[in-house]
Amino acid sequence: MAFPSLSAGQDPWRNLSSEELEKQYSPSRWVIRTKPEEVVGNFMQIGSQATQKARATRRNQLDVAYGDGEGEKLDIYFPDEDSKAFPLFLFLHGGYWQSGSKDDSAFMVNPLTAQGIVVVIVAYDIAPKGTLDQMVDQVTRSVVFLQRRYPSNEGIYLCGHSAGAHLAAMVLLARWTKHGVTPNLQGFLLVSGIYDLEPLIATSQNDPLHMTLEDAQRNSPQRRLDVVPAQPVAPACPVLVLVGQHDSPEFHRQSKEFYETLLRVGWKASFQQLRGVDHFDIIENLTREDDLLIQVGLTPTTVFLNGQRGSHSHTWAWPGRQEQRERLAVPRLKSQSRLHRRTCGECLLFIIVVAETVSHCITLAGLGLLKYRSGCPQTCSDPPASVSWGAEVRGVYNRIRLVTALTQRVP
Ligand SMILES: N[C@@H](CC(=O)c1ccccc1NC=O)C(=O)O
Repeated sequence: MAFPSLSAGQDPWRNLSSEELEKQYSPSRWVIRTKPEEVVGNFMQIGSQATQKARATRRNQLDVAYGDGEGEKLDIYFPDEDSKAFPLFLFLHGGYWQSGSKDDSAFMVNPLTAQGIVVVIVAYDIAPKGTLDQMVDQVTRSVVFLQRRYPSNEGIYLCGHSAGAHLAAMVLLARWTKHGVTPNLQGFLLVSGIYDLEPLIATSQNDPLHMTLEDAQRNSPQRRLDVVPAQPVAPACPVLVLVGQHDSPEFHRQSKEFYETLLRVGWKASFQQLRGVDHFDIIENLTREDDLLIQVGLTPTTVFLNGQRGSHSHTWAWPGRQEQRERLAVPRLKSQSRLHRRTCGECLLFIIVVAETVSHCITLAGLGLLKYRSGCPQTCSDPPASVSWGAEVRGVYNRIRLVTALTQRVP
């Protein structure tokens, strides 16, 4: 399975014809599993059904105002258990800053609330009502609002899709002192995003946005991070940059270059191209709650921390198909959580795993982030004195059926 090839050179998009540029920035035209003209409608329908289900089955607070503007509202969905300390997962929907709403974007609410995570779906004023600057300001204020509302949260994990990934990436540049509070940001999950807006100026996507060159540059995290590197909120706050195999080559290039820039300016970034998914089912799959991650035959698997094969690697055999979620959080994690509780008594183990579809016993399986709540005493002996660390889960699998993201808390 080949990924779209990336052109070399700086700003390769400048060499594209206007038709090709239009195509590169029309994600539905790269979908292979269904007709391009049906894909966006299906996506909205899946999102809307997931939202109806979430509202019917999960404790929630809808249309909570995070600002004075009419569009500055968010929906909060809670796990069953009542607690003041929980991780918060914020989702910023996509739609090229001109379509989509919180009312059809609660894809991941049921699976994540079932894991003890509070999920927040944020609305912002899409074009033509809102400008890019306003949208960036709104989503930044939504994070500030949530930090103030839930000061004892166990981490804010900001996830955005497509245009929403762009907005989430702009939050990396926020000057928190201006807002009087530094949110407890513990992770960014940027899915199929756009980080340099300049190529969009000449496409039809810009019709409702009326973005000028200055607007595009001011709102391009790719460019801004290079010029004024933001201070990472927490030195170890990880940023996952994900793109689907069937995203266009321009989307692949944008993700990869943004990931490289993040690393260059000091963020702890990871980059994954997810096999077998496109711009839309990369998010649609987040609705699945049973059979959450995988169905596997067997195999040896290795976890290695901080991307370093070797020093902290552990191997185990995958079990059969039963209890895959239980076992996914794997012997490795269980022994970590035991170890950790023994050493500090109050840590929270938090994992995000993204697995990839493979066939026939080959290849990379996924990537995980393991995080301990900040404030954890530095006494933990493994991983070495550190409050936060990342791990990659690699392996050889007979079969993995499902691509999704899982956020799991191990008590
Ligand atoms: N007209 C676009 C629609 C689109 O890009 C889109 C639709 C729903 C959610 C996210 C999208 N992309 C970026 O924000 C397309 O060609 O696919």
